[in-house]
Amino acid sequence: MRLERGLIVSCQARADNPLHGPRFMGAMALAARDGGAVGIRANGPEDIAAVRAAGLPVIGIHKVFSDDYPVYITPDFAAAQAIVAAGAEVVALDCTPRPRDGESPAVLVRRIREELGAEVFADISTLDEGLAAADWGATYVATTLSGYTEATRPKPAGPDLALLEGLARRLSVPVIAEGRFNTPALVRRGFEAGAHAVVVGTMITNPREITRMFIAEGVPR
Ligand SMILES: CC(=O)N[C@H](C=O)[C@@H](O)[C@H](O)[C@H](O)COP(=O)(O)O
Repeated sequence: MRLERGLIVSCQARADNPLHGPRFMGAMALAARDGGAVGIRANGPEDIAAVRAAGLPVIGIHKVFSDDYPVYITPDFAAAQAIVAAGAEVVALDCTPRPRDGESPAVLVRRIREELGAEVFADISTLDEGLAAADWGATYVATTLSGYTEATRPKPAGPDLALLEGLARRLSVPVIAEGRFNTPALVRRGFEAGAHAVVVGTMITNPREITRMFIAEGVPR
């Protein structure tokens, strides 16, 4: 198991974000490391190669968007292969049963472990999806997609602590808390609910979104 108990920082910025690109995401990863993170989550081969400079385990994802199906987090084997080649030791992928254009997540989990020799981080949205992913051989199961699937909408304001607790009670693989852990107190509650590690993205690495949150609270502008 590559991921230690602790805080994992997600360093991601989409193409429309002024901080998009490996230079900025690499710097974010160094800052997160210096602040005490035990791992980095990053998107796409370029950013993954850049965040490796922090010397922490990298959970790689490869977001590939399609008009034809809803799955976008590492939707197929080629996407996984590209991020492992860029240096991800752990591959995160959508393990929901939603339609996709290719192999099932069960097959992908096996192939990523056997053919790429990488650990698998299962992004799921419900207890049943988490139990299934662990059965397929996922190394970690994470609450990442809670609030983002038909089964779990509308998205609540806070993290899905009930799902986290349920997974931690039922699974022997490490359970990771991810999604809307926006304060240190919530992160602590994640560990109390049984998380092995907690992933924080937006509130650490997305200054545009953080600024919007301040403005939304009625700040004059
Ligand atoms: C649903 C989805 O696509 N989640 C993505 C997964 O990589 C990221 O956009 C999130 O920022 C990440 O999960 C961390 O969550 P938060 O930013 O809430 O701390």
